[in-house]
Amino acid sequence: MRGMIFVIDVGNTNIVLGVYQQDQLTHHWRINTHKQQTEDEYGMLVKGLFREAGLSPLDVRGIIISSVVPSLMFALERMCTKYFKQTPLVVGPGLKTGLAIQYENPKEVGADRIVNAVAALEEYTPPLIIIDFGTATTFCYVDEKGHYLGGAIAPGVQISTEALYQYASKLPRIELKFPRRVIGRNTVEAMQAGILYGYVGQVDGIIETMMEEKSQQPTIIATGGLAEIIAQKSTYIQHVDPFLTLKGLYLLYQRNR
Ligand SMILES: Nc1ncnc2c1ncn2[C@@H]1O[C@H](COP(=O)(O)OP(=O)(O)OP(=O)(O)O)[C@@H](O)[C@H]1O
Ligand SMILES: CC(C)(CO)[C@@H](O)C(=O)NCCC(=O)O
Ligand SMILES: [K+]
Repeated sequence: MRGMIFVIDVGNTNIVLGVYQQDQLTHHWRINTHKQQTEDEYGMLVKGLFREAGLSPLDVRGIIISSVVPSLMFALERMCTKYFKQTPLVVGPGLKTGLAIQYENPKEVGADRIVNAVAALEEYTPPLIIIDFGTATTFCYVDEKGHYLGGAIAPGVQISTEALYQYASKLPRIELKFPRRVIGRNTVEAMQAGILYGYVGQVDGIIETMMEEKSQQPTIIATGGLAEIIAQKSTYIQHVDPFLTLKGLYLLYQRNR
């Protein structure tokens, strides 16, 4: 059945791919972002994922891509035309998002942040704060009128952890989970406490400061790898949606096809 919509979210660490059939996300995959990879390398990889899932690339009716890695756009667009016989929609100038972006320069906002806001607005009543725990942790504020105001960009949990390990000889690589206590009694516990409780404090602190600045009580939605873990201890995160970005891409596809 030639009815599949293929959605692709290109991040700095991972590319997340999804297939929608009859408005349902039926398949999703995560592959590493390799900034030098070619259209044929991505083509083989993606064809392999489709084959393994029993899907045919030629059953794809439409493709939409959001990317925050400009150097990969050429290879991915070529992959779509060569292996899927489709010209993809690309989130960016020219694509209708229905979102009023109040950044000084709207073109500067990461496509992933816009897509997240589109998805969140479909499900929740603004004002909203959307937090995405990816390579960077982004905080986006959508006001009561549904306008995208902007937000904050902080180093991601993985980047912070990596930096600690890289810069301090005696600090090991650790598993990112909450330790039994915040007063760690060994190096691993101490690092887990510093990173994860530190992160919860940062997240809640930024949310609080945004609420003060706007004098509003927004709904707080989180997505991305560590959303679930951080949300458990956060005072303010109310909803976790691991597929927010893919949902937003699918909505944008429907609005622009
Ligand atoms: N249960 C977990 N425990 C620890 N870390 C996790 C867990 N689940 C996900 N992660 C981390 O989150 C990351 C995935 O998060 P996400 O997909 O939001 O960001 P990313 O793909 O790394 O970033 P980007 O979207 O910028 O490429 C993984 O690389 C992993 O390090
Ligand atoms: C912040 C990241 C890296 C998060 O993926 C991405 O959204 C991005 O590159 N944004 C561009 C800068 C901005 O959004 O203001
Ligand atoms: K992501």
